[in-house]
Amino acid sequence: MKTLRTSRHAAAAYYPQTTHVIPFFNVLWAELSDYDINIQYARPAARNHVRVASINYLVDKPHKGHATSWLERLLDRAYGESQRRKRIKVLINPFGGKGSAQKWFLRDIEPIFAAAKCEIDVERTMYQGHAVEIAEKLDTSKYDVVASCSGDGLPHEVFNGLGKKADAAKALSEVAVVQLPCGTGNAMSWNLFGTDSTSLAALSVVKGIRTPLDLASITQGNKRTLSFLSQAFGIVADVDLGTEHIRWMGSARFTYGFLVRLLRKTVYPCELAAKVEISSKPEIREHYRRGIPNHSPIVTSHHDNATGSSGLPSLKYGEVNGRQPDDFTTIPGNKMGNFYAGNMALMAPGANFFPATLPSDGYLDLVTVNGDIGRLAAIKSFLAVENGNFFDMPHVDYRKISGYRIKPLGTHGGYIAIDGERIPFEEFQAEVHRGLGCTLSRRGKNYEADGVVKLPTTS
Ligand SMILES: Nc1ncnc2c1ncn2[C@@H]1O[C@H](COP(=O)(O)OP(=O)(O)OP(=O)(O)O)[C@@H](O)[C@H]1O
Repeated sequence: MKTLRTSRHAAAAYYPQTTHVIPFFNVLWAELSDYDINIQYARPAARNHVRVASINYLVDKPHKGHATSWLERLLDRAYGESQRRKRIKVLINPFGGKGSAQKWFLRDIEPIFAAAKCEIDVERTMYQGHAVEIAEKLDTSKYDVVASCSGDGLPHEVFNGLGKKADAAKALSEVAVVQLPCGTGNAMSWNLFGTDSTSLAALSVVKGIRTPLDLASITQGNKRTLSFLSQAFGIVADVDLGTEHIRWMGSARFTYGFLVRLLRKTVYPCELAAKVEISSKPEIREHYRRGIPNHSPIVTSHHDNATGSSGLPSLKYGEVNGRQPDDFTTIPGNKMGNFYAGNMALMAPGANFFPATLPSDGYLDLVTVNGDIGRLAAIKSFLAVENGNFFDMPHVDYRKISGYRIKPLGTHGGYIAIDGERIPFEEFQAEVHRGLGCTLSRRGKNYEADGVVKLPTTS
């Protein structure tokens, strides 16, 4: 049963509609006072928005014992394996969402957390990189979740701040990092909660299930950072970061940027080598099938990360400055058009570049497409991202990898994006740490995106 049906006996005369259907997922809290039961829930207020509502029922004294056990059962059904009364550190980027993040927090998010009896502690980020410092100093014993009212930039900083702690691996696995979508890029919320609605994301945090998340270490020069979402070089990074001058176009700048580059057959030469774990599309499909709910899980333990001196797991493939591991195989990069490594499926709404990703299978999904393919094939591949056929396009190479090294060649001043943020246009190396991080998701196992195998329906 997915819903709660209740009747207003006493008030029936005043309410023509006497039955309320409330999905268990929307029940935020329920309690008994001296004389009544009070149920707080998230009521749909528009197609993409919920608002806190409540309903009360009088309870006669002799029935209080029954009511108490009924309420406990209701909360069991409403929360399932999700933790109740989460302790949440909320970070607000005051510039997120063109300056609306604070307003959206007060209007859409805080009332839902309050109704669900979550403990919250709110802090505004004051400058770039502030979230790294906050997360580094966070007393992780006091919080279950760090939730950023922002785009994807703040969660990236939070993972990296936790990664700077002396006990980084422990902190990263204990504190769930989530996003309350208030930025321009809200990929994290789309993947984990299936929405960019602030109120629906808040409800998903309340009901979210702890989910181990792979993180990748990126070494460049002497720096090591963590990536939770993606690494891009080639057309995607170029369009994402290199079209700022035509921001006035709104989201059309991406379509325009892609088309111009595809028609010019732009190539982004590089040297590339990777530790390829699964290289054929049928095998990737089978791997995905085994990883989705109701099938035996691929991940049994998410802690195969022996920590090094920094508190983060030691790097089994070493750093970019060291020798390239012998088991890395060369992937031709002289005609690279798109190098895109992803840890989540959707990079934007409708942009399901990585339909075979799983949160903690220990692999990055690597997409490579040559830049010199015919214009028609290139445009078909581009359109296939939105219509869900991208994975099967013949020009799209798709691999599961556990590490890689890439060296951009040619033009200085090109673009490399890690989780959407620009890094220097220099060689770097990446290595996946299986389930090093933790987040919350609606299903506890896979992303809110169409996969390469149809999912069984979940209750
Ligand atoms: N008070 C602040 N002043 C300046 N920069 C900030 C402040 N708070 C956060 N930032 C920076 O803003 C950047 C963007 O963060 P955010 O997570 O909102 O991602 P975004 O999707 O790029 O959002 P948007 O484009 O809406 O700003 C991050 O680099 C972060 O360090």
